Amino acid sequence: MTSNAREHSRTLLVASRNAKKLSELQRMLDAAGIVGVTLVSLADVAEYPETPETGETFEQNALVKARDGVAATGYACVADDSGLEVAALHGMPGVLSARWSGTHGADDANTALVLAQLQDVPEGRREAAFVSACALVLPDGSEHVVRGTWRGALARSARGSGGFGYDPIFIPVIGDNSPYGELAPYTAAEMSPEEKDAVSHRGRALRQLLPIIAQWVGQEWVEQDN
Ligand SMILES: O=P(O)(O)OP(=O)(O)OP(=O)(O)OC[C@H]1O[C@@H](n2cnc3c(O)ncnc32)[C@H](O)[C@@H]1O
Ligand SMILES: [Mg+2]
Repeated sequence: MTSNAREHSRTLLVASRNAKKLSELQRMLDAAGIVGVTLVSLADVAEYPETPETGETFEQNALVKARDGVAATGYACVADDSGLEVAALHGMPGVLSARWSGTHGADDANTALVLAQLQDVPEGRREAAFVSACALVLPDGSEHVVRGTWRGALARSARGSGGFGYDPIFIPVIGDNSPYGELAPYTAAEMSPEEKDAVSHRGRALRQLLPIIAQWVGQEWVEQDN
């Protein structure tokens, strides 16, 4: 970055305790050639009270997290609320995904519980989708909320060590992301970060925010091909 670019760089707080989410947004900005943004995490700012994530929708939770961030720091703020919706569980764990087994962020226990709950559900009825709502709140008070969905089905056992959360049991649909699409021969945890960004729920959500972020930093936006 040139000193000129750094002078004009704007700070964007990523209001998340999940370091993987911050790296995803950084990769996305880099891939889109947006250079005028410096991402900071919750670890970089003074601690502030965070509203519990008890909303009924991903959108409500994401917006509350982003508003809290702006109110506490004065920085622009982006937040994600995401989760896994399992058809055979009537859309659960949904907004409860992070604490499905009773312990927040216990990925292995959450994954094991979903697998156990799906034990008797046959192939063909194991559809699931990852959903991400991302909220961007700018210091002028303007608010943008977007959603991305990634369809797939649940595996019978965990496979792969990449990603986080439910990735080892999520088999993505390849191709058009329709519920009837062909299933991949791999789980999300067996994809490279870049492969996952290109198709994931959060990738699809964050890409909708990129033109707004580019405009906010005064950078010309060139439509991406993906
Ligand atoms: O709230 P913050 O601090 O951002 O971090 P978090 O991990 O608690 O995130 P959420 O409240 O949005 O909960 C989302 C949960 O859904 C799951 N999840 C979300 N995105 C995922 C992904 O890309 N791959 C696998 N699991 C994911 C995972 O279990 C997360 O803990
Ligand atoms: Mg959370």
